[in-house]
Amino acid sequence: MSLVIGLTGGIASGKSTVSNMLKEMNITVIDADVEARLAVQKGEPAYTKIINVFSHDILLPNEEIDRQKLGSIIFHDSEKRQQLNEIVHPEVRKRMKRKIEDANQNREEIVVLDIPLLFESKLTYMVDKTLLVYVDRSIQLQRLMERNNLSATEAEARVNSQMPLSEKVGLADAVINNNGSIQETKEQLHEVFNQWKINKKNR
Ligand SMILES: CC(C)(COP(=O)(O)OP(=O)(O)OC[C@H]1O[C@@H](n2cnc3c(N)ncnc32)[C@H](O)[C@@H]1O)[C@@H](O)C(=O)NCCC(=O)NCCS
Ligand SMILES: Nc1ncnc2c1ncn2[C@@H]1O[C@H](COP(=O)(O)OP(=O)(O)OP(=O)(O)O)[C@@H](O)[C@H]1O
Repeated sequence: MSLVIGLTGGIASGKSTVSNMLKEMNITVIDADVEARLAVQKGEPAYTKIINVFSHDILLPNEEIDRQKLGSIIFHDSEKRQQLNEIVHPEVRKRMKRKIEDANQNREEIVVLDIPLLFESKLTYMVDKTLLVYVDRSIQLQRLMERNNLSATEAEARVNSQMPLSEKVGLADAVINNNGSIQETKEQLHEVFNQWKINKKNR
């Protein structure tokens, strides 16, 4: 069986940055955001359910979901967010489980699940170890505003829709502090792997 590592953090905390480092080590990374995007494409069961709840107003002219519009609704309304989560999350779990099975069949030693809402959605049962990418809230907001070209209000709404990273620190098996440089983050990742005695060939 593959060792399953749950990589988590918050929005713009640096999960993709760390997951790219893992991919460079030839480790398979299953990204919940990617699976969530696939699960809501036109023709998928979640697509119809989303329209039933949010109406045709959230569609683009090409009939795909307007993610910006849906985001502007759910990041400001916890009830609507809950409704969307109830539609999308079971599909994401199914898709990730299938991919873990593939990794097992391919006899991969390690597989990483990149799940932003690992703790919020109580998905730790799916993984053997949890690795948190932490940043201070002020840096998180700054990087989010820059990356997504968001106002402070929009960035805060997104950050506030998740469990504070300071709380997640107490729940994770290991923490990488991503306040510093990318190189410092890489060094911490290798340190965690040493602690966990992960030293796969080619690494
Ligand atoms: C609201 C949507 C349409 C916005 O799409 P958009 O392309 O702008 O953002 P993207 O999907 O890349 O998500 C960016 C980040 O937002 C955060 N986020 C997304 N959904 C949620 C949510 N329901 N609650 C809290 N944070 C969330 C995560 O940190 C994620 O990494 C989209 O995020 C979505 O469908 N969310 C519901 C599914 C979900 O929970 N996905 C997160 C992982 S399963
Ligand atoms: N150590 C760092 N120093 C400077 N910038 C960084 C650092 N780590 C990440 N960034 C930048 O911060 C932004 C967020 O990082 P990243 O995309 O890795 O976060 P994420 O957790 O995957 O976000 P999301 O889940 O929202 O997609 C990106 O623009 C990235 O280039």
